[in-house]
This record gives sequence, C-alpha cells and structure tokens, in this order.
Amino acid sequence: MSTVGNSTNIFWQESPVGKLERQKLLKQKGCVVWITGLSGSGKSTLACSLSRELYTRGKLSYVLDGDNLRHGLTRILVSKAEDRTENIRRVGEVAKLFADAGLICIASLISPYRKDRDACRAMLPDANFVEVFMNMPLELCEERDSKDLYKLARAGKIKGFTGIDDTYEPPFNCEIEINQKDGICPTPGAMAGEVVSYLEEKGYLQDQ
Ligand SMILES: Nc1ncnc2c1ncn2[C@@H]1O[C@H](COP(=O)(O)OS(=O)(=O)O)[C@@H](OP(=O)(O)O)[C@H]1O
Ligand SMILES: Nc1ncnc2c1ncn2[C@@H]1O[C@H](COP(=O)(O)OP(=O)(O)O)[C@@H](O)[C@H]1O
Repeated sequence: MSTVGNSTNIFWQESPVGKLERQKLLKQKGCVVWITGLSGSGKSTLACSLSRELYTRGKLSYVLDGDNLRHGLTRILVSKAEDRTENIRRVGEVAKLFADAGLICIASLISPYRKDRDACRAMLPDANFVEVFMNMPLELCEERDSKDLYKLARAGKIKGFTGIDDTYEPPFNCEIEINQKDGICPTPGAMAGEVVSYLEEKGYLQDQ
C-alpha cells in the first residue's frame, strides 16, 4: 500500500513528455524566482518588471503574486503563523509545477519565516530556486504604504502585521539581495536587470 499524507493507495503517474523535452521546446530552463520582503518593499513591482523583461527576450515566465492568489487558491488562509506556513507551502507546490512545466516562475510573497522559504527551496530539485530578498528599510515601506495597511496596523486595526507586530526573518543565504544604494532604491528596470543577469549567468535563459 502506498501512503501520501492522509491518503492511501496513491501512486505517481509518469507523463510521456518530460521536463527536458519541455525545456528544449521553450529554449529555457524552468526555475522558481522567489521574491521575499516586507509589504511595500517592491516585490510585485520587481515581479512585473522581471516578467516584462523576460517576455521581451522571448522567455516564458508566470507570476504568482501572494495578494492575487489570496483571491482564490489561498483565500481561506488569513494571517496566523500556521496559515502563512500553509499559504507558502501551497504556493511553493504550485511554483514547483510551473518550474517543472519549463517556465520561469516568479513567486512574490512576504513569506516572512525562514523555515517556510527553506521548505519551498527543498521542494525544487537541482537548486532551481533563486531567492531574491527585497532588503528595504521598514521606514521606506511604511512611508510608501500604498494600501494604507501600515496605518491600520499601527492603529491596532490589523493584528499580526509583518514588520509591526509580527516578525520578518531575513534570509541567511539568498541568491540575490536588492538594496538601496546611497539611500536610493534602484528603479524597477534596474532591479529586474539584476535578476536577469543572474538567470543568464546560471544558464536559465539558454537553449537546453
Ligand atoms: N497581517 C498582515 N501582514 C502582512 N500582510 C498582510 C496582512 N494582512 C493582509 N496583508 C496583505 O496580504 C498580503 C500578504 O500576502 P502574502 O501571501 O504575500 O503573505 S504571506 O507570505 O503569507 O505572509 C500583503 O501584500 P503585499 O503588501 O503585496 O506584501 C498585504 O497587502
Ligand atoms: N524600485 C522602486 N522605485 C520606486 N517605487 C517603487 C519601487 N518599487 C516599488 N515601488 C513603489 O512602492 C509601492 C509598493 O510596491 P509593491 O511592489 O506593491 O510592494 P510589495 O509587493 O512588496 O507590497 C508601490 O507604490 C510601488 O510603485
């Protein structure tokens, strides 16, 4: 008997077309670019700019944005720590499928806890997980406050808000860190350029 989680009699069904064949067709290598950081740090901005830049270069990507997924796939998972862990696990599983399909999957989530991000990394075979840390100061994110959420959190109207009354654990070993330079945030194009250079250097954008 085969057991997976709480289910029994479950078997893996192989597909006749494999990842390598899909990658050859797409002329790229599937991977996950996982963008983590505080609310307002620029995750969605980078995800959008990066997907546009990849499209311009003829490379297929797909953005999984935490906010958007909360309209469907993860809508029942609110903001308790265990909900976030399950939210991130599910998005990690979906990202893994996109990478297996041969796409450059751009996941953009606060993903505040190191162990949850590391669990997603561990799901990806052959280190095809590129963690991008939006290392922006809380003051900048709070000043931006594009959704007025920090104001609500400071007023105690949102509980467990990351950076205010819940922790954000910065990565120890991310592949890319986006920082302000001389107190100025790089433009969206420059941030995307940094990620594209990394993907190019590691062979993700080459014919397979
Ligand atoms: N308590 C609390 N803390 C932080 N953020 C909150 C919270 N409640 C709602 N929001 C809004 O939900 C968005 C976070 O969704 P994520 O899926 O990225 O979060 S997480 O990775 O599960 O932590 C996040 O989106 P971004 O602002 O784009 O980061 C917020 O708009
Ligand atoms: N590199 C940047 N330069 C200038 N403004 C930015 C930059 N990145 C993000 N912003 C602005 O900051 C706000 C929050 O960005 P967003 O991408 O929504 O953050 P997050 O997805 O992390 O919550 C938006 O108004 C966005 O236009």
